[in-house]
Amino acid sequence: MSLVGKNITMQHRLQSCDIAIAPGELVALIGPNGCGKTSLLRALAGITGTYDQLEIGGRTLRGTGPAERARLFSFLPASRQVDWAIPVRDLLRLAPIEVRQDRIDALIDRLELEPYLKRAANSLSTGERARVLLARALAPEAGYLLLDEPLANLDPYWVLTIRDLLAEEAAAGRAVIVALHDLSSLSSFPRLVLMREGRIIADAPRFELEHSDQIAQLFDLRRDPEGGYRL
Ligand SMILES: Nc1ncnc2c1ncn2[C@@H]1O[C@H](COP(=O)(O)OP(=O)(O)OP(=O)(O)O)[C@@H](O)[C@H]1O
Repeated sequence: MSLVGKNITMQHRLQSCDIAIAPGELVALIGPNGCGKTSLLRALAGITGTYDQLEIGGRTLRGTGPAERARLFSFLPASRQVDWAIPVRDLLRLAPIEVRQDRIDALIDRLELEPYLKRAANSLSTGERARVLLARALAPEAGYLLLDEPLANLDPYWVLTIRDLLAEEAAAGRAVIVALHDLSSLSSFPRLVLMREGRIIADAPRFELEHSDQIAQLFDLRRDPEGGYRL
């Protein structure tokens, strides 16, 4: 069932955004700094704003409790900060609902986290912490994954690995929506949502947008004859 956000408005941040995301979709949210990507992800996760503007399968999310919310949504913040010296092993289990141990083990294996399990999360490098925090966000197997820049701070091996992992999460039936800056990763995302100044200005399959000038114009860039972008 689709997660539907209707007329999502947030003062000075979002203006009347309508969006529906179905299970199995892999969506990239793109746009210049400050255009509202984080605000939209947070609104869709019900973190800011109100559940009145969200529906799943036609049912309003008004009145949902913390456990139900945790089963529905997982939000990965763009910040990689961890403020306390919690061991990685404990951080991975930290969730408002019970998390299956085999799921955690599979993520530890896939994201090669074994060497860090006894380390304090705040002692890891930024990229190491990014992998741990992504594993933590995926562990509860929420239906809708709202991930703010999950490919930031990673070396090329991990960018490609996590692009594959997100595709697998979508193939498993989860809806994955990702705020993204690196246009070279767009090919992993069948659907693109373009934002400017708090509004959704395009929402279409990637193949429709990538051959137009819309993405270049969004960032005040020009398309390169070789397929990239330039100033
Ligand atoms: N707590 C807040 N109070 C007031 N304005 C805010 C607040 N948080 C964000 N904003 C503003 O809302 C707008 C959208 O911010 P948001 O973080 O959603 O953008 P973004 O597209 O995720 O940006 P970036 O690419 O830089 O991460 C920005 O102009 C920002 O300054």
